Amino acid sequence: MSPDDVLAEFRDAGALLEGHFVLSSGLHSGVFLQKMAIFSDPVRTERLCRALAQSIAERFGRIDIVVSPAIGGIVPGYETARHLGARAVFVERDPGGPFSLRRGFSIPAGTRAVIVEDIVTTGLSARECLASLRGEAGEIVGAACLIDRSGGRGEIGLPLVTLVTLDIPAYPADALPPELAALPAVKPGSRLIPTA
Ligand SMILES: O=P(O)(O)OC[C@H]1O[C@H](OP(=O)(O)OP(=O)(O)O)[C@H](O)[C@@H]1O
Ligand SMILES: O=C(O)c1cc(=O)[nH]c(=O)[nH]1
Ligand SMILES: [Mg+2]
Repeated sequence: MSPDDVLAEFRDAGALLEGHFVLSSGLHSGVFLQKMAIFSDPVRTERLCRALAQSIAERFGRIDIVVSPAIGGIVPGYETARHLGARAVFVERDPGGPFSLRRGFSIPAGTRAVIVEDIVTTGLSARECLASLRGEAGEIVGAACLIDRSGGRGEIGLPLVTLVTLDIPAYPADALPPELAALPAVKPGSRLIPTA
């Protein structure tokens, strides 16, 4: 699947939104990739995650477990795991707190795991996911996402494979361009961001 094919899936699903968005990192952007417009369509999700699984297998070899940060990572993590012949687990937060593996999930000794994210903007959520797995005995060999919107600058602490790299501007709250500041801001994701 080419980068253009991937972007066409997002465009055709109505997942490319314009407005004023507060992102998980606290940065603001005029563009939001509404991944749930993809994940609510099993056929589109299957196409994208099949391609992601292929890239993961080519780059990292055998994968036993896919681990994803909730909520956005759960559906693509499961579908990508299905194509890899792997198990799918996820980390989740107490409201406002750090990620942790619960529900009896683990990364046992001798297993090879990959983190699967939906979108990478700064890499913060994938880094937090990795940090939450520090006590697990298995090996976290890499990370993957459908779209890396960081221009390749997202830092995860693992090699990252992606179907598409975009460089979409994002701004600190005190450095908004006037056309963005003029629009009301919405915060679509599940991370609680404290407001001043
Ligand atoms: O690379 P980052 O700067 O961390 O941004 C990307 C993250 O933001 C979104 O999650 P969000 O915390 O908004 O919640 P969600 O998964 O529930 O959508 C998305 O699912 C990624 O996890
Ligand atoms: O950085 C984010 O929070 C983010 C960006 C984006 O385009 N889509 C998304 O779901 N989250
Ligand atoms: Mg997320």
